[in-house]
Amino acid sequence: TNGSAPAVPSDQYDSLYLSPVTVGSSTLHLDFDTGSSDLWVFSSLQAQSSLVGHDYYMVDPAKEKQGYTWKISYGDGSGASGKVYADKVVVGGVTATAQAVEAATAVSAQFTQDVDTDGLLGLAMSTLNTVKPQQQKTFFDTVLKQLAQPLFAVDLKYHAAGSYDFGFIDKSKYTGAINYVNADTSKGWWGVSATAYSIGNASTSATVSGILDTGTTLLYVDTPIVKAYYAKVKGSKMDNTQGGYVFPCSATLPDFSLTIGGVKQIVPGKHINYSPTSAGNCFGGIQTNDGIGFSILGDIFLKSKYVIHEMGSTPRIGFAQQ
Ligand SMILES: Cc1nn(C)c(C)c1CC(=O)Nc1ccccn1
Repeated sequence: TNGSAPAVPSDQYDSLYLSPVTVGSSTLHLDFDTGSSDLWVFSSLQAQSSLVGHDYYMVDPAKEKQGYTWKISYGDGSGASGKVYADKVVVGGVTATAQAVEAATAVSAQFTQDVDTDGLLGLAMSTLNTVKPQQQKTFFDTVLKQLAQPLFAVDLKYHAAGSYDFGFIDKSKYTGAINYVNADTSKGWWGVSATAYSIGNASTSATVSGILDTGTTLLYVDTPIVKAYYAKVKGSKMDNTQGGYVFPCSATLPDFSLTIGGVKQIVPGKHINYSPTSAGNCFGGIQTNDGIGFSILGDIFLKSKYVIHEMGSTPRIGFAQQ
C-alpha cells in the first residue's frame, strides 16, 4: 500500500509542519523529521500539566515493551525521554501494525510550549534510533516492504500545506526533471554534498556537505557563506540577542542556491525572510551552523522542492522543482 499525508504549517512563518498520524486509537499531529529516527509522542505517562493543549497517546500497559526506554536530544538543546510500546501506527493509509511507539514521560520546555506538536516521527536511518536495550525501526523502515517503491517524497510548501508521499512519486507535485544524487547515509542521515553556492547570480565554488532535515526550520551553513550572503542585504547585521542575522523587513533578499549533482537548487530570496522579530526587524532563514562541521538543509531549503528519499540498494536523493 502507498499513501500520502498532509504537511500543514504550524504557524504563519512555517516554524514546522504537522501531519496527522493515528497512533493506537488516537490521532496525533506529528512533526515528520528526516533529521532523526525516533517516533515519540506526548503520552498519558506525563504529568497532566505538561499535556495542556496537546493531543496525546493513551498508553495501554498490555502493549508496553517491558524494560525498554528512550532518550533523545536535538542539536538545538531540546529533548524528550520515556518508555516504549508496540502499537498500530497509520500514516496516510499506510499501516504499521506493531510499530515502536516511544511514549514520553518527560519533554523539554520547547516542546511543552509548542501545543500544536504532539511528537515527532523520525525518517532518518534507524541506526540513529535511541531505544534501549534494542534499537527500533523507523515507521518508514517498518512499512518499507509493503510500499510499491522503497521511497518517500517530501513536498513542503511556503506558507501553504504540502505533503509526504510514501511508496510513490506524484508527478502532479513537480515540474521538469528529477535530479538524483547518491545519499551519504554513513552517519545515519540523508547526507548530500554541494560543489558550489550562489548568491544572486554570483557563483562560488565550495564544498558544502550537509543533511536534509525537515525537522529543522532554517538553513544552517558555514559562517563565511552566511557572511557573504548578508553582505548583499542592506542594513543586515548579526544580532546576538535575537540569535542570528536580522535585516530590515523591507530589504530585497537575493536568491541562494547550492549546486548538487551539477544542478543549482535555488532557494528564492522571498523564502529567506523567515519572520519578523520582537525588535521590529526580520530574522534570516539562512544562519550559521556554528561550526558543527556540516550544513543543515532545513525547511527554508526544502520548501521550494519536491525531494525523493529512496532507500534502494544504493540510497539516493532526487530533487525536483515544485
Ligand atoms: C537548530 C539546530 N542547531 N543545531 C546545532 C542543530 C543540529 C540543529 C538542528 C536541530 O536541533 N533540529 C531539530 C530540533 C528539534 C527537533 C528536531 N530537529
